[in-house]
Amino acid sequence: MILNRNVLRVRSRALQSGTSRCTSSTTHPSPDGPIIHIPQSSIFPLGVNNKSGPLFRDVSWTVQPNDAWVVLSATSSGAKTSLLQALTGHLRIHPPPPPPYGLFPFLKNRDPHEHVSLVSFAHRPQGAGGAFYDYTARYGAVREEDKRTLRDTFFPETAKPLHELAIPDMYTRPEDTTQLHADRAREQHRRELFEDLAAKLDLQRFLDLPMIALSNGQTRKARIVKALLEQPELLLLDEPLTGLDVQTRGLVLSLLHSLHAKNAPHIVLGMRPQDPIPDWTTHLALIRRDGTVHTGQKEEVLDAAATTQLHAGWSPQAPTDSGPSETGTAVVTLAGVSVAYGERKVLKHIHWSIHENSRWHLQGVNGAGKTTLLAMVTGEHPQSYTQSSKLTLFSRPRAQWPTAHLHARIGRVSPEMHNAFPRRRGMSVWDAVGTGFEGTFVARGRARVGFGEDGAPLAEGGDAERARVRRMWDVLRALGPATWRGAPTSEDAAREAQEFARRPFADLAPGEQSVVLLMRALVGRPPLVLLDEAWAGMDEGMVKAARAYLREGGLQDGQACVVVSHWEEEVPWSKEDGVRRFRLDDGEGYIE
Ligand SMILES: Nc1ncnc2c1ncn2[C@@H]1O[C@H](COP(=O)(O)OP(=O)(O)OP(=O)(O)O)[C@@H](O)[C@H]1O
Repeated sequence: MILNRNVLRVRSRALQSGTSRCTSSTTHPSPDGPIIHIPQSSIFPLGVNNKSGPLFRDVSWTVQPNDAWVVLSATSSGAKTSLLQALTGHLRIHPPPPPPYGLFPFLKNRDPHEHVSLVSFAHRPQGAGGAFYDYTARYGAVREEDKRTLRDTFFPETAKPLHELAIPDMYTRPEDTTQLHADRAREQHRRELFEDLAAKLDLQRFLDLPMIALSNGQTRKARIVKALLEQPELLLLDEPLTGLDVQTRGLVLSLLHSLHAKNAPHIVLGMRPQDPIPDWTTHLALIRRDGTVHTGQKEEVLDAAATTQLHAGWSPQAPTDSGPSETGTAVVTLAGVSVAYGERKVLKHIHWSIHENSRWHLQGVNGAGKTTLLAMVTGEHPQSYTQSSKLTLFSRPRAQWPTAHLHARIGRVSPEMHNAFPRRRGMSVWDAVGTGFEGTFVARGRARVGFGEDGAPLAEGGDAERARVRRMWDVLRALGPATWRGAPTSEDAAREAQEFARRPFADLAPGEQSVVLLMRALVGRPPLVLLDEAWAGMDEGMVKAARAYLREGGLQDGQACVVVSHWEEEVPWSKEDGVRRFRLDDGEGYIE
């Protein structure tokens, strides 16, 4: 599931050998020697010789014990992740860091596999195998097999009462007793550390909830606690703020700052160009477009980068000349919709109308109920049936719609969808985009653009099939690879769209997959488009192309759009463009 699959670790567990190591309350002794040392080197994929081009060139990077480093990429978020992976042995550094202590001088001869961890939040884990899995399971009654709690899954040892921990008995030999006492002290320490971290990230109230019931942000916080609990000496955190609300981002950053200040552990952060760089960080490693890496004091690197387009994709946009004007009928009306799981009330009497042409930013802290609310709107939530009289979708009560017909009317992108989308061999980009006409997960029809609304195959070469094929090319050209690099010629856009359309979806980089799923959401021009964390993994060029397309013609003909994001800058429209906010707060909904 979501949990461990993208926890990239040098080693799954680095148990401490004594209580003095890496605690949240003890300052780690300042090590002698740098933490990381890469002399002027190039970095290659494993198994590739030096004649092939390196991924990174001229990397001179030395991290001293009290430095707080951020790794940023001016190109793709994948490049940043790769540079961090070079530190965990997933890439080859040439010439290699010099002996006697190599890449991590501070470890001396200790095994990096035991003391260095990389935890990546940058890319979403992918669904297992090629099949689609049912991500809507969490909206229903939790089944017996899904009842494993957050505590059971991530922190099982904290469920044991202390008296069950190693206790010397009367038959134990004295030397064993010493060992058992040490074990017990260690367990006790780990438990205290866990309590401390869980309190600081406000995680306690979720510990005994079923894992499946946790929101994205709640799960991510748990993964941060889990990573810290393993007590590595060097922790590489790739995009730890992804999917976290403003308040939680503050909690996470202040916790990381306090740990880093004590060198327990040393922390290197991978961040996106649009993330605010924390004040307490001192140094930057900036991956440039040409594959060189500029390392140095934060201000110096930022000054040098000011002339590049580091933040280009995120600069505020001028309002469009004619912002969408909210007109016509309501596409969706919620008239007092509530959702509860037993005693737990997640949505309380929500009133909200989404009209044709409207643009909304759905806001709320982690766990506020945004995903749940959208699952009611898409009809995926079982409680959407029981509340049918309060939930009008496309002018009919929800219960009058077969769910499959709703899928064709709602284009959507979400973390759940991204995780669950099938990566089966044989599904090309064309096929994946083509599933958008019906909102399914299997490409159908001769031209792989779906069946007709009546459920029958489209007539071969008929108007409907040709119109869909034309629309496919429009979207593939408008959002395809040539546009990610800036204004392309129409020949470039067409040629690259053709090559892109043939590529296997499963082989694409995560950012490219995000673009394809956005194309899929838009291709059928559905009356309602829901974009939940739509930009995840995309590099700057992709984000820029996608935002420009959404603002300039990607949506029309009365289409309504709801964007879910914890970052105001990620919404393609400004207030002047007419975007409105719907905020969830403690289960209540407010229009701002
Ligand atoms: N089956 C369930 N049983 C109990 N509680 C549940 C269940 N499903 C969801 N919840 C709770 O409902 C709340 C809302 O979850 P939801 O995923 O809608 O939040 P969200 O606003 O989308 O959060 P995030 O920004 O972190 O993605 C959470 O506190 C979650 O723990």
